[in-house]
Amino acid sequence: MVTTHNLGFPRIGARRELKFAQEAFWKGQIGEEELQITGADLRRKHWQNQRNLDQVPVGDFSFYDQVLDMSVTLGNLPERVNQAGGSELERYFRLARGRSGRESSCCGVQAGEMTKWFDTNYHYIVPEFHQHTRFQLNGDRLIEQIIEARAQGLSPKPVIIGPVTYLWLGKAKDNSDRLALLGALLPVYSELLDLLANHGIDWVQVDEPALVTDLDADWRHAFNLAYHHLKTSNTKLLVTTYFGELRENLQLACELPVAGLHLDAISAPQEVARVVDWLPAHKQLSLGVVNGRNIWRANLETTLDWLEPVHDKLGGRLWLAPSCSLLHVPVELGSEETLDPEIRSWLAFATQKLDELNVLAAALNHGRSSVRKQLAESTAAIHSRALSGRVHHSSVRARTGAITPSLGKRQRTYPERITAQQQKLGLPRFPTTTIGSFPQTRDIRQARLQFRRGELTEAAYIQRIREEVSHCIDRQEALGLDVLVHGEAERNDMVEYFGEQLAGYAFSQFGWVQSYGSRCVKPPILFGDISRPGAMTLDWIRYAQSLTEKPVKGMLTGPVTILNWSFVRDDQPRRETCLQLALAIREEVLDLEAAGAGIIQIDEAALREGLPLRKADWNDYLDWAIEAFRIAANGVRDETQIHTHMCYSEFNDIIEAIARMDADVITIETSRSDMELLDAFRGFEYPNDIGPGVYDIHSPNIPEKGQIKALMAKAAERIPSERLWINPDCGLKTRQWEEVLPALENMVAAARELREGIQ
Ligand SMILES: CN1c2c(nc(N)[nH]c2=O)NC[C@@H]1CNc1ccc(C(=O)N[C@@H](CCC(=O)N[C@@H](CCC(=O)N[C@@H](CCC(=O)O)C(=O)O)C(=O)O)C(=O)O)cc1
Ligand SMILES: N[C@@H](CCS)C(=O)O
Ligand SMILES: [Zn+2]
Repeated sequence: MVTTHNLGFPRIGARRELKFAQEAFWKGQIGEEELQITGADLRRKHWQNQRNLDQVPVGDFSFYDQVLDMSVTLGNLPERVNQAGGSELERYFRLARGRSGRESSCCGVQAGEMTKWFDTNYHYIVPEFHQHTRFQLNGDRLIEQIIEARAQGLSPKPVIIGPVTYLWLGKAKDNSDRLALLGALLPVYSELLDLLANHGIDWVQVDEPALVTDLDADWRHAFNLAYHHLKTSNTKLLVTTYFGELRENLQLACELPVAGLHLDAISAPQEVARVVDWLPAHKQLSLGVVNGRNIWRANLETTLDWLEPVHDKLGGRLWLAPSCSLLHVPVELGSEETLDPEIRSWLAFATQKLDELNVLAAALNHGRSSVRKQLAESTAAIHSRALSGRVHHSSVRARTGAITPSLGKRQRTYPERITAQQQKLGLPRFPTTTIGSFPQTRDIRQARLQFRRGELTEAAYIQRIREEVSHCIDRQEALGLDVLVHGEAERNDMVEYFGEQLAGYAFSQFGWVQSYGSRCVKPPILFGDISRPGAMTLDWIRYAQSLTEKPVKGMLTGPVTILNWSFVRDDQPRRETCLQLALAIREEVLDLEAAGAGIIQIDEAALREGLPLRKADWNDYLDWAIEAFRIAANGVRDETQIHTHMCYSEFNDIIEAIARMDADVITIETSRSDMELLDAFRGFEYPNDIGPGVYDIHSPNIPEKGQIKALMAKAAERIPSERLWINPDCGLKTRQWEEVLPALENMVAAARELREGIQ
């Protein structure tokens, strides 16, 4: 009999119950006890969704982030947080979110750095290390949840992040070698495994996704050291890898002295046969056979075609699971009421993916005939999608087929263009601007909700948003910013908004996915060929520009970011889909230009995120991603200034590729890393204008004028000052007006003093 299990379930809740409880707790509206009750309630519901599996994950639930939870389990919280006092939960949130000096009688606490979880749109809190970091076990959370799961009649399989990946994910703040901490870390992992064994745990899932990345000899050796150390434990270890191929780490992974290995058979189908051959006969092989990263129904018959021979070979050694944790997909398709029924029939969210897993297991255990109806439904859905007239449009194909290199080229080079742009725009040195969004207040969201529910007419909604745009322009004029934005009040999200207006997209009502902490996104579903039925942003930008003499930036999301933050069709190469998006955005760019926009910003916040995990695959991706951006952006006249923006990632290693985008100005996140990005400019001169972020918008702390000037002085060491812009790291939608106004006031004052040469 094959064993079924799951690597992790989405924790935010089908109706974002966790988000609302977290935010209520942070506002002091509920206490710790109530938050804990919501947590337990969600765990219970989610385990019930998984009750047909042989083993359910425990420890995948988190009040903020699973990596931060592991830091707590290992007693690795930075000193600044330990000293801050408060309950364990308060300290936990303090590291996750920071605390401004204003909130407390004492000094602020700097939040932990947040970064991308591999190539996903989930963000984790980076573990902090230094040379003398010591670890201490705190296993309470896991033990309590094991007891909870057992009380519900389930067989718990604790999930932890493995020791090597834990170190790999972190950062040594003193630049010491974090791998040198392995010796100090392993005894605590042993202690944890012993504790779990004492609580009767049979299997532990040990996540080691670092195995799908490029590892040097030291990191590879660390895997051997670690698992030889841990092999004496009385629990069986299932080492899980996901998000990619093992490649040169395949033999290493197969030979680790553990009881089982999980391979992501969706992203590494060609490695299944090799792993089946390599894996020693006493080990279990878990195969991730249902895609945990997208929302398409699996083709169960074709999956069985390759899985049955594997099952014939492995018999009871075969386990089945989704490819990775289901954290990256929404909870439940059943509550969707407005999706077109045909499109809905093509989809599977987390709960449906587990159903698919159970069908596959039943087919292996009892033959396909035992699940004939379910297999037929799956096949019918696959055929319906493949043949649907909604998916394929020859006119769109003809347009991408006609793309020539000239489409992505500006007429003249940047030095020539910038002169024309400066003449037209007449901006001062160190021009100040923001990234696009201003606070998305509860009031704005409520208005949108009322509009969606039909409680507010379209005209009243537009009027309400216009008032917000007008308020935003007034505030920016009063602050003295040089290049204004309309504030993006009309957008639910920078990707979903565009998806809603492009043909080829569908939307869910409740398809929320956690992005970080309590923040969620609802990725639109890109199911078919993409075209733009009409202008998407024009009226808002026109209106904003009508209110001011200062330039207002046209504000768009770029094709690569739209692609990376959507659930994307899997029936054609991503490049093809991205080019379709690029042509649609290009039309909008040209409409904005024709309407008089002198500056157009095209955000590519997710360009870095889409980068393959293996360096060998980078060039291929970067070639088509940059081609798509250039097609979207570069149809404009020389005097029209193109901006782009990037955030949430480290860009040093792709800065030359970014330069190839040939945007006139790039605004880029740098303040949280103290301008580390600028190290990239040591051997490489970024050729165009650049606005390195000087205001960390993720923190409630308000940057001081002096801090901003110091960051700009650092930037000026690497970039000629005539090419520098002054701006925050990212959009301001998550902040409050009370925070934004003084911060921008300081930013504008810093710019003035820099212009006047005041040190
Ligand atoms: C820049 N970032 C983005 C990423 N991915 C995206 N797709 N979009 C991004 O902007 N990835 C990297 C980063 C991640 N950062 C963030 C930052 C902020 C959020 C965020 O604020 N998310 C919101 C949801 C946004 C949204 O879709 N809003 C809708 C619905 C709002 C809503 O919840 N309405 C309530 C009623 C209103 C109320 O009472 O407040 C309801 O429907 O019940 C809208 O504005 O209409 C969040 O709330 O988490 C995400 C990623
Ligand atoms: N224009 C967007 C970019 C976020 S990455 C914003 O300002 O929110
Ligand atoms: Zn950003």
